[in-house]
Amino acid sequence: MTNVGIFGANGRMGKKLIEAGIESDVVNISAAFVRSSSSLIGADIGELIGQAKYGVSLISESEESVSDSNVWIDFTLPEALENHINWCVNNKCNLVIGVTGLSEQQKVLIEKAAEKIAIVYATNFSTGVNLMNSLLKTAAQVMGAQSDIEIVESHHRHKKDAPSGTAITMGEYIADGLGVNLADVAEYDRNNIVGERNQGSIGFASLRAGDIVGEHTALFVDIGERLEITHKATDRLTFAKGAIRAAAWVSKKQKGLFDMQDVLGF
Ligand SMILES: NC(=O)C1=CN([C@@H]2O[C@H](COP(=O)(O)OP(=O)(O)OC[C@H]3O[C@@H](n4cnc5c(N)ncnc54)[C@H](OP(=O)(O)O)[C@@H]3O)[C@@H](O)[C@H]2O)C=CC1
Ligand SMILES: O=C(O)C1=N[C@H](C(=O)O)C[C@H](O)C1
Repeated sequence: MTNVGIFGANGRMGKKLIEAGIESDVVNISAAFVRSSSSLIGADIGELIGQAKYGVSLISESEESVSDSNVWIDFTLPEALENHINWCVNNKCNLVIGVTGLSEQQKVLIEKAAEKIAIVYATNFSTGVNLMNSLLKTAAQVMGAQSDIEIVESHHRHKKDAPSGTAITMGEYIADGLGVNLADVAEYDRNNIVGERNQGSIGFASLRAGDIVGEHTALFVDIGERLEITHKATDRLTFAKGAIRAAAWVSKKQKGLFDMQDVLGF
């Protein structure tokens, strides 16, 4: 069994990670951090998610001598990531990262840390999205030259970053299939653009509404036909189960940077 610690245990994903960890027969949840200002410090993690007492209490992030956890999972926010990476490097723990909306500088921090510990970083931990990414590369190779490509994503009203990390990763797979750099062809904002569509661009559109868990569609639109590839997540538990699987997988690695396709084996 892999002992796993959770950063941001009281977040939407934090609670789902606890649920998936308690259900899992390959990991134990052995520690769970909340902010040092949190009124929840000391609460049991089972009770936090409305289940029976589990025997692990929420502890403050500032606590130093906590852990028999070999792997930590971070689904917090970009501003918390650097501290969490440093904590894992200093304590020689491996790390699973699901935070999106990262800057280039924060991605470099992940790469540097992966020279010392093993990290799985993915913008989406569902099996379906990771399969879809491979299908998108093929679609781009077959239809990309003659079709207009657009990516549309929809999420809940609380989401802070746009476009979603998943949408950007989808764009990267499509750009790879086309043999171009996403940065050269992405159109994230068409406000005030007058004129016809830029040929060869990949457009992005983001919707934010209600409680949508996460929906992504890539459209390949030619004259006379249109291919749409869609993934819909209906429960955050799917991401949490993927991250728990990644935690068990990465516990056996020494160092290096991996993604969810590595974990799934394709
Ligand atoms: N890769 C994937 O498969 C998925 C990725 N995500 C990503 O995960 C992230 C979290 O999403 P979600 O759970 O909805 O967000 P929430 O806002 O519900 O949770 C964020 C958590 O981070 C904590 N946090 C925020 N800032 C800090 C800080 N400075 N220091 C310490 N802790 C902090 C919050 O603590 P507090 O409660 O005290 O505010 C909270 O527990 C997002 O980036 C999202 O895009 C989401 C789903 C799937
Ligand atoms: O914030 C979310 O909720 C989600 N974020 C991830 C992203 O930005 O792609 C993954 C998933 O779509 C849910």
